Amino acid sequence: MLEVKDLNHWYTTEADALYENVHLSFEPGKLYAILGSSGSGKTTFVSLISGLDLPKKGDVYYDGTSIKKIGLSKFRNRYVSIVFQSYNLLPYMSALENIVSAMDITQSKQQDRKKYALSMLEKVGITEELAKKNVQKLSGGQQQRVAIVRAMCCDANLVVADEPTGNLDEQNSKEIIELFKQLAHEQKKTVIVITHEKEIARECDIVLELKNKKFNVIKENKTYKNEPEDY
Ligand SMILES: Nc1ncnc2c1ncn2[C@@H]1O[C@H](COP(=O)(O)OP(=O)(O)OP(=O)(O)O)[C@@H](O)[C@H]1O
Repeated sequence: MLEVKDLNHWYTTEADALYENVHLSFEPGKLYAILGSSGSGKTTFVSLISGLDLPKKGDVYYDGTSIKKIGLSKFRNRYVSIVFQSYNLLPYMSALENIVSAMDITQSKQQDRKKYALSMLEKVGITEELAKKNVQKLSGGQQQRVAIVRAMCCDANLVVADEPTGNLDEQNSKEIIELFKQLAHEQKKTVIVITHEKEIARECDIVLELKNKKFNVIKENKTYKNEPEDY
């Protein structure tokens, strides 16, 4: 479980704060979407909940312990997988090497890491032949699938994705969001997707809208309290 307590953050002056006294909790097994206008602070929120940056005030807790106490690099390596719009795969490696090296870093408990990675890639339509090619030879949709399989193969329980479908067409976006659902509902991870696409939010269990320095829950239990705005 990930919790944010009394979160306040700004870059230049406190008067320009992006959030004020935010309290939130994110549970395992659920797929969350965070919607918000450009510049509202969505990417900054990703940095704060994944231990890439520290909030000016307040704290982020993982299973009841402050991530400062866990140690930011330990928190990032062991507990978080981040999926970026730009895939963020290591360009000089194959898909398989990208996944296995991430499994090594996170000390995955899988016995045969290579075999497991290949079986997971196969499930998303990436054959062994493709998996062994340099990742830059794969299409955008394939690279994003590799980035998500990397999150699936690592034992990290928290998956944070920043505009993961931003570079993809509609069909690939649909397939990617299905993978996020599997991560949440079958692997019981806590999955948080930052998006400006209402269609993506519609597929998520809980939708938060970042507006006026607060995160408002606009969808819970499959029903919208308020329809999201267009972003
Ligand atoms: N390192 C930084 N130093 C100073 N200001 C920053 C920094 N990073 C972001 N900002 C500012 O903070 C605000 C929030 O930025 P952020 O990238 O979190 O927004 P966002 O909601 O993700 O936007 P978008 O949807 O356009 O990607 C913006 O006004 C941005 O210019």
